[in-house]
Amino acid sequence: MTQKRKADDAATTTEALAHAARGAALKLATATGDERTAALRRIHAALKQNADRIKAENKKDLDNAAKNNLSKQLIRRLDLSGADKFDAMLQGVLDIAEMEDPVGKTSLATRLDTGLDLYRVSCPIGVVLIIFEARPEVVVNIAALTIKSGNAVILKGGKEAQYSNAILHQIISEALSEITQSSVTKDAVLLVESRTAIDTLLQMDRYIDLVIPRGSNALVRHVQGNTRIPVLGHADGICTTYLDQNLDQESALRILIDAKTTAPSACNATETLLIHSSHLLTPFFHTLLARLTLANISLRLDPPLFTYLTPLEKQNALITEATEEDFSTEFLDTILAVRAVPTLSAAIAHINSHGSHHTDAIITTSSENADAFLRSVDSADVFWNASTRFADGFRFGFGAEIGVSTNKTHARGPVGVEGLLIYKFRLHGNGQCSGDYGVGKKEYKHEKLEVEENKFQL
Ligand SMILES: NC(=O)C1=CN([C@@H]2O[C@H](COP(=O)(O)OP(=O)(O)OC[C@H]3O[C@@H](n4cnc5c(N)ncnc54)[C@H](OP(=O)(O)O)[C@@H]3O)[C@@H](O)[C@H]2O)C=CC1
Ligand SMILES: N[C@@H](CCC(=O)OP(=O)(O)O)C(=O)O
Repeated sequence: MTQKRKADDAATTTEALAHAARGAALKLATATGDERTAALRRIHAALKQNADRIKAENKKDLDNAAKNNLSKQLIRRLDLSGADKFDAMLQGVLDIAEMEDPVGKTSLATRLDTGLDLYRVSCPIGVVLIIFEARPEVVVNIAALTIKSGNAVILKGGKEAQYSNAILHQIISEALSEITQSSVTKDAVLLVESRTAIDTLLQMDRYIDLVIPRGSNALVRHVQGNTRIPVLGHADGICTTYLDQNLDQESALRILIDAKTTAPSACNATETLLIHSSHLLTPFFHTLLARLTLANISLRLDPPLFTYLTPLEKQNALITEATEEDFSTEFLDTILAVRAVPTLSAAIAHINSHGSHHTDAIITTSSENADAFLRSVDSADVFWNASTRFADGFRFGFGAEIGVSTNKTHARGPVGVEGLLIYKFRLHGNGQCSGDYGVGKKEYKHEKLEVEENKFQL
């Protein structure tokens, strides 16, 4: 078989898959809340029953990762063997299943005229293509969120997690196949494994309604540059924590260490530390350096800061000179770029020009400064006296997350079921025509209608 023929066949198979997802989405759009909840409970039971099968496949990925000398961060992401991670993944499915049904909610109701009522009602987006990193539990998180919100999904996870992704998907498929007489079908959750398949799918705007690339900036840009399908980018996190002039020092240190060390490679870890320059001549500056380096954090200091170091600090191997590039870098490691700024406005300007509009925090006892920061920083998540690591769907109470959107429309920050919904306008009339209204004719009433939020829920 020629290379071209093989490529054509692969594209045909991928197109068939996209077509199947479209069919599943059309059915799913008519599923009742109870049907979607039942599907999630079935998936939960199947994952629980098949824990050993899942862990055995996960081990293959872990063995390959060890053989290929992959980083410890990547191995930590891949590893599903710990009870905590596995149980949290299962619990997430149940939490999402038990959530109030988000589909069919009425958010606006207007009487245009007697017998002519307009309703704005939440509905699924349709088929969503989601590309994400080598973190297997994301297969389950996303499947749960998309089913709950009535969307069909095509998943593509990181290649390092191929065995784990495949088994998780297979168990979800088996569980969905076992449910008969339901509008939630097996094709509601589909999996592809190659970048070639992604390139084909990016051309399928007739079947796919939204692409969510969750990963590096390069991935998001690649997707944006190669498709006509709307893209909801979940890109890198160049997150900053700013230490303002007046603050609770101990709390600032705890927050910073949490933001940098609890998951250094996560997109919500702090990468840049900005400090108000008033701290440079105080003992707090030296405590800060000592506590951060004791926590094994490497500090890349802006060159002007070296003037303020003691001779001992200058000899600390964890303290080195930063380059300008470090202030626009996502280290994904226990490294912090550190810079002093003369004012709050300078901190805000730095974040808006160097950050990635993901998550940024201010540590301050001044509510005025906090308010100015929270209003002016142009990021999806803006926090006051809290760690950037809170930027997460689970911690926000969404059950799980698709990821953290760095887009400005249509969803921003941690994306749960609500970010997977759009709305439609339902107009209920009894024969009215638009030409009946206007100057010298009938007038619109435009009265606000009081209706139950769940009037259209199935
Ligand atoms: N905002 C958010 O919610 C999140 C963002 N991230 C960010 O992700 C990054 C870390 O993940 P990492 O795995 O290194 O990211 P990558 O962008 O390298 O990979 C992520 C996924 O994208 C795929 N991919 C990458 N390039 C292409 C392409 N050209 N065509 C098709 N598919 C492609 C990969 O496939 P393959 O494996 O086959 O190479 C993988 O499935 C960090 O920047 C982190 O901040 C991580 C988690 C959440
Ligand atoms: N938002 C979540 C996930 C972060 C995440 O996916 O990180 P990673 O895959 O390590 O880049 C959290 O805070 O744990």
